Amino acid sequence: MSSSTLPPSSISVFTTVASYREWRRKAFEEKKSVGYVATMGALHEGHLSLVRRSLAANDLTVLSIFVNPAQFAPHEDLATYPRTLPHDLELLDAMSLAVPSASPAGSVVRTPSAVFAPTVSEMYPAGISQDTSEQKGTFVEVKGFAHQMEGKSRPTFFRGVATVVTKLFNVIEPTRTYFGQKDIQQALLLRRLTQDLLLAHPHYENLHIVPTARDSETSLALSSRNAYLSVHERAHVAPALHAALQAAKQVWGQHGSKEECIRKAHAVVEATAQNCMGLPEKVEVRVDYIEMNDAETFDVLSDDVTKSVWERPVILSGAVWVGRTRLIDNIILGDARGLGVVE
Ligand SMILES: Nc1ncnc2c1ncn2[C@@H]1O[C@H](COP(=O)(O)OP(=O)(O)OP(=O)(O)O)[C@@H](O)[C@H]1O
Ligand SMILES: CC(C)(CO)[C@@H](O)C(=O)[O-]
Ligand code: BAL
Repeated sequence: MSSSTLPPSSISVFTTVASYREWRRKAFEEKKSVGYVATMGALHEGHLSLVRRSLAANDLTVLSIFVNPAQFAPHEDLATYPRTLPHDLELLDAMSLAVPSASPAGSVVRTPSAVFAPTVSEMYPAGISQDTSEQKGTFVEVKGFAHQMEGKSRPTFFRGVATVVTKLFNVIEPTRTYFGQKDIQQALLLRRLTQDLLLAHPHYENLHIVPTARDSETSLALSSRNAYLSVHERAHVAPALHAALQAAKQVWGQHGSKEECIRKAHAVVEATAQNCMGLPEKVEVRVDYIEMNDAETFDVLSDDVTKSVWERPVILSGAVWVGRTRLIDNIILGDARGLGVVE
């Protein structure tokens, strides 16, 4: 999209690496901190909660908006993924946060400063195929952390994410960065990448994980892909995933085994699926996975493990198909602060 078709905005929009770097150089010279939120656009309140965290802690806040082909398998929804840049900029333009300061007024008002919205060829000058067997050049893998949970269902996903985020960190050079708990495996894997690659911008301790923003009535995790849901699916079917995880959490709290927790979660989704059968709008509901993994190693917990013997934080996560939409969600059991999750 050319900049002439975008709404008037006080936010600088950079589409090239070179133009962004010029802006970043000035921020370095002025010793200003830069907070960074990586997105694929179609912004919603979940993204904005990350932006607010960044505004609160940094002089300047940058978002990237880039739908990364490398993280979509050939059969996935790259072509239909919602792209709403003008609306995204309107949402960002309307944001402001008063932050306490030493100024005579006692506070300063911060707003998002810049958006980096590159083309695919800007990010992948040598081209990019979604078919990994055809790819050539440099890719980033976080070994041992990309094959469980989401990685089991989407085997090439995290390679695509790790590669593009390494490139984005290299361009944006953030002081601090913010990722959502909704994509918990992604956030923890990127924290690990940042640590393993000895990055300074950002240092891994400055990669913060922000709790999942939810629909206030149904607790459905906000997600750009919710745009694919019908009104009925959104209100009555999609919330089953969070309800299932909550039910499993309750069983865990009562010292049930992992197997019992997972069985309970499946039963909640199954009950929703049964309810849908009798309705005029037929919706197929299918569990992709519901699992419990150690939050540091991502190892799958054994079936017989209970809360009494497992003292480390656990990721209770799942993915469910609601019609043609694949939704994910998770709850962390135990203390999440050591993982970089902010309160
Ligand atoms: N409900 C949410 N609460 C907190 N963070 C979120 C939420 N939804 C997305 N994010 C975070 O926003 C960042 C950008 O995510 P992305 O642009 O893929 O949006 P998304 O809603 O997760 O989209 P998708 O539907 O493709 O999963 C990620 O760090 C993601 O975890
Ligand atoms: C981190 C990310 C922007 C990489 O493309 C994407 O996976 C997302 O939006 O969560
Ligand atoms: N929010 C993660 C991006 C993806 O599913 O492709």
